[in-house]
Amino acid sequence: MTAIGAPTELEPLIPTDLLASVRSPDDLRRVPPAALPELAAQIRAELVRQVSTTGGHLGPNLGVVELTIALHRVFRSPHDVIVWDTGHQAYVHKMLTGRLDALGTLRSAGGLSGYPSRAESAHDVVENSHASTSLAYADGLAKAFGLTGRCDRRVVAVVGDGALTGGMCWEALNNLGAAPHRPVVVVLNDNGRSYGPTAGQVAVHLRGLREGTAAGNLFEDLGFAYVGPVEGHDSAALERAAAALHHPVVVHAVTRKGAGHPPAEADEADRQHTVSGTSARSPRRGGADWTEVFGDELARLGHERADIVAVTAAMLRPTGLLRFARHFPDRVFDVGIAEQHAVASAAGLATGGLHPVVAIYSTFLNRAFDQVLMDAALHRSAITFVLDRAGITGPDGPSHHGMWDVSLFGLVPGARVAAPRDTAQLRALLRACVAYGGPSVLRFPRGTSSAVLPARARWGEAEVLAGGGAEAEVLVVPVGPLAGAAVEAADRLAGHGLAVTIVDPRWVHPIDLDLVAAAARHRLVVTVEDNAPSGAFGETLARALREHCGSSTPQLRTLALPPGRFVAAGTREELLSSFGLDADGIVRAVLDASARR
Ligand SMILES: Cc1ncc(C[n+]2csc(CCOP(=O)(O)OP(=O)(O)O)c2C)c(N)n1
Ligand SMILES: CC(=O)[C@@H](O)[C@H](O)COP(=O)(O)O
Ligand SMILES: [Mg+2]
Repeated sequence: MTAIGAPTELEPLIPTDLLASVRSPDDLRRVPPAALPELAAQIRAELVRQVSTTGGHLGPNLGVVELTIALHRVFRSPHDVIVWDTGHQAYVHKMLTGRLDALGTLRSAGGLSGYPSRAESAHDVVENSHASTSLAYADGLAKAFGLTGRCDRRVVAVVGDGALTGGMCWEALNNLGAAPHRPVVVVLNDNGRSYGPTAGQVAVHLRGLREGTAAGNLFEDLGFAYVGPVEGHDSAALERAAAALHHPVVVHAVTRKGAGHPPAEADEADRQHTVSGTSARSPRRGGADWTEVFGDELARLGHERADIVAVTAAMLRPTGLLRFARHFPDRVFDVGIAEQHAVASAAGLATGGLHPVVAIYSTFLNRAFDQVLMDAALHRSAITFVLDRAGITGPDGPSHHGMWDVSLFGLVPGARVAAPRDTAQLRALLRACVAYGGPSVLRFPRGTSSAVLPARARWGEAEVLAGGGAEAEVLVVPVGPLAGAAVEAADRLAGHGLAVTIVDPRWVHPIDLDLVAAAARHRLVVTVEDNAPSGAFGETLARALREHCGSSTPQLRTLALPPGRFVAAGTREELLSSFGLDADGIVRAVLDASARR
């Protein structure tokens, strides 16, 4: 008679540190099936423990624990290739491929990336955190393996229901379904949510498939075998579903974002899509949150102008549109993760007589540049693009820094680009943008603003923040919120006997000719901007000074993000400082240039 609770000879002894013993997919495959639920529980506990400190995508990763276990038990990564769409849900993948001990360094400078990273592991393929690209990679990989005699290597793409609202997915499905001889496995991780509930008719179709009420099956119509809906938290069921199928297949896994962690499951807003860690590597300064102030001012504008509508690409709350949506539910459009559609449909809204405000993180608008150029600017559409997360964002790393928008929009004929230095300017410049009869851009960074920086004079559209007297030989021109560091630098340079004027251009494109004329009167001009240098403000001013002054241009230093490279993860503050885009860096640049006179 065995005591209640004691393990019987049939029940394997499950070590309390089972997770610690899984250092590779081979180790994982040695775990007895009966122990998998315990392993999943230990993974969840470690995710909550670590990510609550580091910050990151807790909800998405809690939702793919069993799915990731099943994939790494059925497929032989890295011989078989598993591509994670967006990659924000790859922490479990990292834990099971030898990086468990490094999880505490997640999203920090020199630590584990918050997305797959080829430098970290051969198991990682796509580092880009921009959604909806995984199926295209899978198509390319399958073609490459087919042409190079490596058809034994399976290709698996894990794509979320949100990412599936991105047009690139359907471009890829069009190609994958046409190649029955290339058996790509598409694992649809369907939790019904992007941040909030996934928008659009694709989500309705998926619900129909989940509930057995769909009139047809889009995937089968496109040439795929369809396996599902599969219980996405049942490892055994998932393993059976993903077993080798020699045909392109869509495995429809139904999961729950935040599964197993009550605070995440109860989070109606976004199931703890992203949690800020207690380590708070980015200390919140005083000042107001950029995104909140934008949302407040837009709601005010919405009351004043009935023609103003808002467009989001599946990020209503993160881009600050929630307040506007609550006041004007019929005037806000969530188009799904579909930035190109967002811009082209905004051009339609403008053509129809409305003024769309398209709120998109700077880095995500990159993919809609053609629509900005040819659908918005070519028609001089009055559209305002509000680019949150402009410049260095921080922990999300290379594919999230919004470090090219000034360069890109500087190419767009008729576009005006504004960079507010503080939240008072954010309100004023938003109003100026929506009053402009063409494409306008308002860019600001992630996080909180400094205190309001008052102006003491104006030079055209530009505002003088410090100095401004005829005695000043040095002019520093900071773009946007870098004005705070410039004002601090001016104070310190006075201690070196240097009279410095600080002027905020406010509009980055087109450049203000009054500012150019004023700059020409200085011995040394230093520009400071949170963007890549090519085609940005510094280069624009240099060209304007040459045209204005001929050969007698002032000495010019253009401080910007490093040219020709991506920027790794870190905190915004430490990264800006590392590139000399803080008060210390400005002081160094002015003193160095002055010493070289
Ligand atoms: C092009 C692009 N736009 C927006 C985002 C921001 N974003 C990150 S994850 C996410 C939601 C993804 O939803 P889904 O694919 O269903 O994955 P889940 O989080 O539900 O696992 C969004 C909109 C992005 N990464 N890429
Ligand atoms: C994965 C993704 O693209 C976003 O969730 C990203 O993490 C943005 O995070 P923040 O909103 O914290 O800048
Ligand atoms: Mg989802």
